[in-house]
Amino acid sequence: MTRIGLLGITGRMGETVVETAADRDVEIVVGFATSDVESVEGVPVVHPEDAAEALADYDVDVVVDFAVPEGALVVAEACAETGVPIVVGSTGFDEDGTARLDAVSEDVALLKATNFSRGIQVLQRTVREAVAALDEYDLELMESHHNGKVDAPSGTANSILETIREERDVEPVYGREGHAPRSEDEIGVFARRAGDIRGEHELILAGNDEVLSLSHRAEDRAVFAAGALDAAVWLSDRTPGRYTFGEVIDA
Ligand SMILES: NC(=O)C1=CN([C@@H]2O[C@H](COP(=O)(O)OP(=O)(O)OC[C@H]3O[C@@H](n4cnc5c(N)ncnc54)[C@H](OP(=O)(O)O)[C@@H]3O)[C@@H](O)[C@H]2O)C=CC1
Ligand SMILES: O=C(O)C1=N[C@H](C(=O)O)C[C@H](O)C1
Repeated sequence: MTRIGLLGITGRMGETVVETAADRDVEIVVGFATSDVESVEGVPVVHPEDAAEALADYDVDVVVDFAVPEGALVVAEACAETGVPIVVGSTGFDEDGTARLDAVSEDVALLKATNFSRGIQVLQRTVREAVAALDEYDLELMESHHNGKVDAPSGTANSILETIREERDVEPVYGREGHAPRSEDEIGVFARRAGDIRGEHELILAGNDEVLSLSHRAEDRAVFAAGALDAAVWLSDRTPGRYTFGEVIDA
């Protein structure tokens, strides 16, 4: 039974991780959040600033994070201090945050993924192949999420963009507007926020009188929770370093 500390336990993903954990060989032994809540579904909740002490007190094997970069960094640094691996699911890290996560991974195993669905991993591989093969086609990237999402574009859209830019020298144009012709080397990137859309991503490649559309739609947050818990179990006995969700799937 893997003992898990859950950062963001009071949030949308936190709630789903607690539900998903109930059917698995894992136990959520402590949660972290800043709001004044004593427990969630019987799991004690601790402020992130007290994480180092709580990780030891509750004998945590691995932390799972779905929160905000600021909180993830505080808890990741507590993990580094106490030798506890961490799965990072929060999105929206800036350069400084990314460097701080790199530093954490010198002390403990760290696995960060912007999307814990298996389908997105396959989409990423397909995107790489399509962009390389159709090297003169126009590219446009779209994502849609629920109205509570605070970062845009989504972490997944940024990861897809990174994959594309490893294959082709394109310049992102975010939420295009105004009066100017499209340049050959631009990629439009669009974010929509509405209702409770769980997460949709689409890349179109257009040219030569055809349009190839590569898309993914998450239908339930449980897909992300299940992937993150699989990653947590896999990571719990790894040595310090940076790991990817692709390694979990391929294992
Ligand atoms: N990688 C993936 O597969 C996925 C990633 N995500 C990402 O997970 C994150 C959370 O998403 P979601 O659950 O919808 O968001 P919510 O807004 O519903 O939840 C955010 C959580 O973070 C906590 N939080 C807020 N501020 C802080 C802080 N300063 N320190 C510690 N905790 C804090 C909140 O609790 P409180 O206010 O009590 O502190 C709450 O528990 C987002 O970055 C999202 O993009 C989401 C789905 C899948
Ligand atoms: O906030 C969300 O909900 C999601 N966030 C992740 C992202 O930013 O890509 C993953 C998923 O799309 C859901």
